[in-house]
Amino acid sequence: MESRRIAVVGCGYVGLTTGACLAKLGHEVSCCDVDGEKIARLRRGEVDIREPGLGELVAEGAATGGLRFTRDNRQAVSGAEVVLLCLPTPMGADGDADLGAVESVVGDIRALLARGAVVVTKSTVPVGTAERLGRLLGREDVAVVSNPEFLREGHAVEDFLNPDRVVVGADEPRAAELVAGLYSPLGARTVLIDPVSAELVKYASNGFLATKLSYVNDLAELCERTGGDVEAVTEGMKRDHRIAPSFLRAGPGWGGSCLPKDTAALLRTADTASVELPLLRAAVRANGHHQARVADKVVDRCGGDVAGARIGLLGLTFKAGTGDLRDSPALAIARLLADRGAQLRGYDPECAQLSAVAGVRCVGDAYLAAEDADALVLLTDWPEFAELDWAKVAEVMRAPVLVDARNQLDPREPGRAGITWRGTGRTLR
Ligand SMILES: NC(=O)C1=CN([C@@H]2O[C@H](COP(=O)(O)OP(=O)(O)OC[C@H]3O[C@@H](n4cnc5c(N)ncnc54)[C@H](O)[C@@H]3O)[C@@H](O)[C@H]2O)C=CC1
Ligand SMILES: O=C(O)[C@H]1O[C@H](OP(=O)(O)OP(=O)(O)OC[C@H]2O[C@@H](n3ccc(=O)[nH]c3=O)[C@H](O)[C@@H]2O)[C@H](O)[C@@H](O)[C@@H]1O
Repeated sequence: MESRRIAVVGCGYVGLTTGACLAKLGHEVSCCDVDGEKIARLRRGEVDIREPGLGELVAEGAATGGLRFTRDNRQAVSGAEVVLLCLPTPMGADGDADLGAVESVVGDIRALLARGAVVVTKSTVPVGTAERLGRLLGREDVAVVSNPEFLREGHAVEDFLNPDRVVVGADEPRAAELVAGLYSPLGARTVLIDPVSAELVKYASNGFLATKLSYVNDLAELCERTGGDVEAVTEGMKRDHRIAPSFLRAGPGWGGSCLPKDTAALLRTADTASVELPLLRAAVRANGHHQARVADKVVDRCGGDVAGARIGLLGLTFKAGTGDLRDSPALAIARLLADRGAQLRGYDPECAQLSAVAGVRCVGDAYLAAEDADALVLLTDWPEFAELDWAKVAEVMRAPVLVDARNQLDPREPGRAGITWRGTGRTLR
C-alpha cells in the first residue's frame, strides 16, 4: 500500500476514528477541528467519546508521529493528497441536511489545496453534493469523491477496520483508485460507483435499517394484541438468511444522531424529485407512534394519569454502548411523560456528570431512579440493568411497576420480587 498524506477535517465520531485508523494503516494523517479545546485534549491524548480502542489508536498515532492534531483547517489541508470531510450535516429546515459546515470549509480551503488533491465527502451528504462541491471548488485539477461511512457508534474502530464494504463514488478513475487504495490493507469488498449512487447508498442503507426496525416494532404491537411474543417471532424470522439476524430487536423506537436525520433528508430528496417513498414515510411515522406507545403504557400502568407521579427512567442515551444523547428515544419518551405532568428521575451510566436533561433529573444509580417511583421504565439496555437486585428495587419503589421497553430482562426476575413487568410485544405466559 502506498502511504498518503491525508487531512481529516472534523474530529467527531467519524473524523477521529477515520484519522486514527488511517494512521494505524500507515498513512500520514493531520486531523483538524474548529473546537480548540477538543484539539488541546487530543494533543494530550484525551479522547472524550466512548469508543473502545480509539484512545489506544490515538496514543499509538501520536507516538509514531503518523497522527497529528491542529486547530487550523488550512494548515492541515496544505500539502495533503487527500482531504476527508468528516463534518456535521445536521437536520436543517424542513428535514434537509444542513451543508453549512461542509460548504464553509470547502470555501476556505479551495485555494490552499495541493495540485491534483482529492476532496472526499465522508460526512453523510445528499445527492448532488459532490457535484455541488466541485463547482464551489472551481478547480479543474481537484476531484470530489463520495466515500460514505457506515460505522456504528460504540463500535466505531471495529467497524472501520472490518467494514462490510467500502463505497467509493467517483467520476474519475484516478481519484477512485486513490481513495479505494487508502483502505486496501483492510481487504474489504470495494464498491466503485458514480458519486450520485454512492451518496444514495448511504441514505438508502440507513433508510432500510429504519424501515426494518419500524416493521419489527409494528409486529411487536401486533403481538401484544394477539398474544404472541415478538422475541419468539423474530427468533423464527432471523433464521432465514434472506432476512438476516441483526436489526430485529423490538424496542422504544429508533433514534440517534443519524437514522432520524438521514430518513428526514432522504424524504426531502424524494420530495424534490417528486417521488413518494411511501414505505419510508410510514416507517418514520410509525417510529413516533412506537415512542408514544411506551409513554402510554406507563400512563396506563399508573391508572391513566401521571400528573404528579414519580417515574424512574433506566437509560437515557439512544442505545447502550454510547454516551450520545442526540435524538435519543429515551429523551423523546421522557418529554412525552413530562408533558403529562410526570416528575422524572433518570439514571444512565454515561450521564453521571449531568444534573438534568430534557426535564429529567439525573441521579447516580438505578436504585435512586427507582426511589419512591410509581413506575420504572427501562429505555436503554445497559448490561448493568440485567444485574439489578430486583428485591431492592421493589423495596424502594412506591408502586412496583416496570415497563421494559427493550425486552432486556427475563420477566421472571422482577416478577419474583413482586414487580409487575410489561415489555414490548411480549405476552407473559
Ligand atoms: N456518528 C456516526 O456514527 C456516524 C456519522 N456519520 C456522518 O458523519 C458526519 C459527522 O458525524 P459525527 O462524526 O457523528 O459528528 P460529530 O458532531 O461527532 O463531529 C463533527 C466534528 O466536526 C467539527 N467541526 C464542525 N465545524 C467544523 C469546521 N468548520 N471545521 C472543522 N471542524 C468542524 C466539530 O467540532 C466536531 O468535532 C455526519 O454527516 C454524520 O451523518 C456517518 C456514519 C456514522
Ligand atoms: O449513519 C450513521 O451514523 C450510522 O447510523 C447507524 O448507527 P448508530 O446511529 O450508531 O446506531 P444503531 O446501532 O444503528 O442504532 C440506531 C437505533 O436503532 C435502535 N435499534 C437498533 C437495532 C435493533 O435491533 N433494535 C433497535 O431498536 C438503537 O437502539 C438505536 O436507537 C447505522 O447502524 C450505521 O451503519 C451508520 O453508519
